[in-house]
Amino acid sequence: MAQADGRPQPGAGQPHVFKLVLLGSGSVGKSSLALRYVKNDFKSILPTVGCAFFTKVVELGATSLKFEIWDTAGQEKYHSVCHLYFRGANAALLVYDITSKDSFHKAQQWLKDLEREFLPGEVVVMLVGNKTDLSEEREVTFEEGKEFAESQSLLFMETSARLNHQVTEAFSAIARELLQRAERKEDQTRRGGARLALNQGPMGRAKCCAR
Ligand SMILES: Nc1nc2c(ncn2[C@@H]2O[C@H](COP(=O)(O)OP(=O)(O)OP(=O)(O)O)[C@@H](O)[C@H]2O)c(=O)[nH]1
Repeated sequence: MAQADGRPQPGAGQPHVFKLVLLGSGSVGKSSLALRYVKNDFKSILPTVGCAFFTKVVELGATSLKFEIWDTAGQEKYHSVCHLYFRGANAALLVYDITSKDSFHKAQQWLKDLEREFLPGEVVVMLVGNKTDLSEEREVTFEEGKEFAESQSLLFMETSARLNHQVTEAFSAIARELLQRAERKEDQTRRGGARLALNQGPMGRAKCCAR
């Protein structure tokens, strides 16, 4: 049996594997969020070139899940290659910097790029306003972020990679949503299989095998 993206279904004790891409303009804190989440660290990082890759196994109740985190470069010069990293993504973290209105508008453009690559509902998208520790320089209000997210049916959270505020919570919310969707899909597949078995029951067989 395959996962939503065509990967084999995990066996017993094996975690579900989900690909998550971090998108957003340069310097909004994508790498810092990934570093904080995966290594609980915050340090000055050079701008990403191309893409960086992290993995993290998450335990959610009785289920475990493995995130493959693709941290894309936000600088304009890499924009044209970024869509290559979208392929096979199950989730996207659309990051902007709350002290930069421009980065908020760019996040909205990234969403359009995603919509060109995926069918509606195919990926779980969370809008993230990062750098809440710089609230005195805030250019995007919490309400603006929330309203935009709601208008596009996105998850929404504000974070600070520096202060480790809401970082794990943001990734966990995505993990929960991904698992719920995977469970719904498995349930549908099981019910589809059961219907098929019913159609192939004794009556059906009698018909097909009658001479
Ligand atoms: N104050 C504050 N600074 C942050 C936060 N997150 C990241 N930064 C700083 O913002 C700058 C850019 O962070 P990065 O994580 O490299 O940003 P990026 O989005 O990965 O940048 P690119 O690799 O160019 O796409 C760095 O100086 C970080 O230290 C935060 O939550 N608060």
